[in-house]
Amino acid sequence: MSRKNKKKVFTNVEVIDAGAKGKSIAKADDGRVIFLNNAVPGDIVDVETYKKRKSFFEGKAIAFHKLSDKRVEPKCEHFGTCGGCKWQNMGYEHQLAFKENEVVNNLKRLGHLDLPEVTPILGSAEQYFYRNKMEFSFSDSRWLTPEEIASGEDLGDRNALGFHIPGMWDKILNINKCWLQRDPSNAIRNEIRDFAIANNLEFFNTRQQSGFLRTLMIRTSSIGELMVLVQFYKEDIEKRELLLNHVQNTFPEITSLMYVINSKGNDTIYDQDVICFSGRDHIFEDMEGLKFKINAKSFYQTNSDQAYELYKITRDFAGLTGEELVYDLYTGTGTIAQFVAKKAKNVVGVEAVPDAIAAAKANAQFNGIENVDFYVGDMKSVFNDDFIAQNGHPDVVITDPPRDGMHKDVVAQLLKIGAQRIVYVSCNSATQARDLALMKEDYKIIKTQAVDMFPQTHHVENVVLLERL
Ligand SMILES: C[S@@+](CC[C@H](N)C(=O)[O-])C[C@H]1O[C@@H](n2cnc3c(N)ncnc32)[C@H](O)[C@@H]1O
Repeated sequence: MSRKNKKKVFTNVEVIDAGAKGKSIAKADDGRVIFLNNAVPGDIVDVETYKKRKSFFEGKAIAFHKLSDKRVEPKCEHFGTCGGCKWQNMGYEHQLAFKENEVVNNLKRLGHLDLPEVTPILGSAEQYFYRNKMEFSFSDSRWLTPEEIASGEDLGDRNALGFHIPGMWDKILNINKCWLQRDPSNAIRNEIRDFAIANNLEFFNTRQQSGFLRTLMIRTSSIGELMVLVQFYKEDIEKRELLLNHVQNTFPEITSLMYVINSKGNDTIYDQDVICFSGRDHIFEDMEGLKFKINAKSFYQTNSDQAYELYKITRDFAGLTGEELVYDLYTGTGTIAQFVAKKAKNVVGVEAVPDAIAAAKANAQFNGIENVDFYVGDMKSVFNDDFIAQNGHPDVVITDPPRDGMHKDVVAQLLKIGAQRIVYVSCNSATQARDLALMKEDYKIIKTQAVDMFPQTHHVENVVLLERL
């Protein structure tokens, strides 16, 4: 271990806050901040550090002297090993308070922004089983717990179907029950794993790039439709048919049973042919009577119920009367654009991914929406003066960029256009604060509303309404 990362122990340290990436924050006796993975604000702990930086340490709690009253018993048997629900040991009301605080702090401290009275964060009605999409990996190198290793027993095969251990690309935690996606997700995953083991179908080996079964994706929709996609590493018609026939017969409720044969180095399916084994090649999601066609590669917000709440807030902030030209920047598959279309004169959506725009156009046609136009391209190149001249001067701009926020040229163009209202939807309030700071001479923040789309995690969405000064 380098001198820089030499272990250090601090005793009786109080954990004072929750910080970035779901870590909690304690303060060492020399005033330096320590980021911890395994403690809850309010705990009093001994900490061993494993990394030293200029102004902070990273470490873990090695002894607990007092447990925080914010703690609750995690429901999931995989908590602590699985990286998925890091906050499952904290009461939901406290999770919400930390998220709300983070958003306000980022806007105030990073953006130096004047905020109106902050409305409380909107919590999710469902705190478990809220995700409509999960992806699991097959592996013949199951992650072993320290207890299993210490037992010295013969552990049998090492096949697993589950999630990557955080930070380990080749180790998979076998999942028995995941609390994020409603049934039959758990039943399908477990059945596929057990059937594959019983029939000697080989699980993937990431290091050697060998095996047969690679990944499993399950998508559900709010109207009860179900997509299952199995990714194989190589073609073996007999084994593939054996497995997929079994899945189809065991779960006749599956709307869309799909597969991919992918022999490349990584397991993303975006550049692969997706083949329909049975049923349709898509499922439908429904929002306020709008139907969204979702195929294996489509992006759709993963918490459907909270996405509806987020979109309602966005539409409400946009204050539409039916007369406005609205731009929906970073439109994805055009869900916000279509959601606001009936309250606007025209909507123009822009998005970088061609498949997403193809889906947006198909969905708009399917929904009989005629007042939307969609364009493919990188925002910073597409969103230029010619684009405005061609599509018209927007009255309202809705912008929902990825975590990195908007490119500074896009912000500059927004300032140049000077739309009356801008609704900024963000999944990263730090980059949102940075972008809003660039706009504060021209725009005033009228409302800000945080929305929790991902209970049990630190992630938080925030919607800000700006009006031109
Ligand atoms: C947070 S998602 C928003 C999706 C959509 N508004 C929704 O609610 O479903 C951000 C979107 O921005 C797109 N994107 C990322 N970088 C982009 C860029 N430079 N230009 C245009 N679109 C981009 C992504 O492909 C993604 O669809």
